[in-house]
Amino acid sequence: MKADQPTLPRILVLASGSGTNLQALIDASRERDFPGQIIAVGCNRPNAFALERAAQANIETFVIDHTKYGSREEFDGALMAEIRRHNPDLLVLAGFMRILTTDFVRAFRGKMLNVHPSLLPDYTGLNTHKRVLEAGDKLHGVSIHFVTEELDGGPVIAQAEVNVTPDDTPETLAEKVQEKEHILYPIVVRWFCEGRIQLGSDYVAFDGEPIGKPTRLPDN
Ligand SMILES: Nc1nc2c(c(=O)[nH]1)N[C@@H](CN(C=O)c1ccc(C(=O)N[C@@H](CCC(=O)O)C(=O)O)cc1)CN2
Ligand SMILES: NCC(=O)N[C@@H]1O[C@H](COP(=O)([O-])[O-])[C@@H](O)[C@H]1O
Repeated sequence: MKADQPTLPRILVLASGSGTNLQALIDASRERDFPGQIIAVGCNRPNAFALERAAQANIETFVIDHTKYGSREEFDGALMAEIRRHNPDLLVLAGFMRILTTDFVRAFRGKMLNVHPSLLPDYTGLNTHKRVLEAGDKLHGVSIHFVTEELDGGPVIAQAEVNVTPDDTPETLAEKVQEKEHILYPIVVRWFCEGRIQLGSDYVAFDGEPIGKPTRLPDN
């Protein structure tokens, strides 16, 4: 890891599970020209393997266990206080499996990204791979978006397509989608750290210009 770089944008990653997207970001951040630094990783589950990945990369970790709180508001309040202690410039949700309250989202509006396993606005929520197969769709993919109060409804920055084949299962589709996630997310985080993307009232600006449609990478 680069020594603590006081001038580079400070990235805090939130995860709940395996952390393969976190790993992709850790690997990208090791590139000499990467314009950001991951300063901490937080999880809501004490057994999340993402914590092990962070520890292996000498990145500070914390756990705010959502099962220990009486309400979503109390959990979010504790999480917000811990995050603020780290003073991040960017919050990256990387498989973070908690719906965040309006107060939380407003506190970090414009500096919180999420990776969602579908071509939004289709298939918000959970179990997207299974739902895509049940619908008989031939195209699936991943979206990187700003997080807003509306679940998975924030302005989409970039997408990558995945072709669905007849022999696909939710598991094989998840693997295909995650391969694209691991490529796309570091690119978008780099754009944010370079100051190239901003959240407008209900749109994304890229290099200062509102984008009509998200950048979409085809499956090839
Ligand atoms: N206010 C917002 N919060 C979150 C957003 C968002 O856009 N706005 N994105 C999600 C990420 N996400 C899908 O990409 C997602 C995560 C979790 C859930 C969900 O239903 N969670 C349940 C618990 C599920 C579990 O523990 O396995 C819950 O919170 O009750 C839906 C979508 C992150 N938050
Ligand atoms: N709705 C949120 C959601 O389903 N997010 C998905 O969870 C996985 C986390 O994997 P990881 O922990 O290995 O990065 C990723 O595929 C991400 O798209």
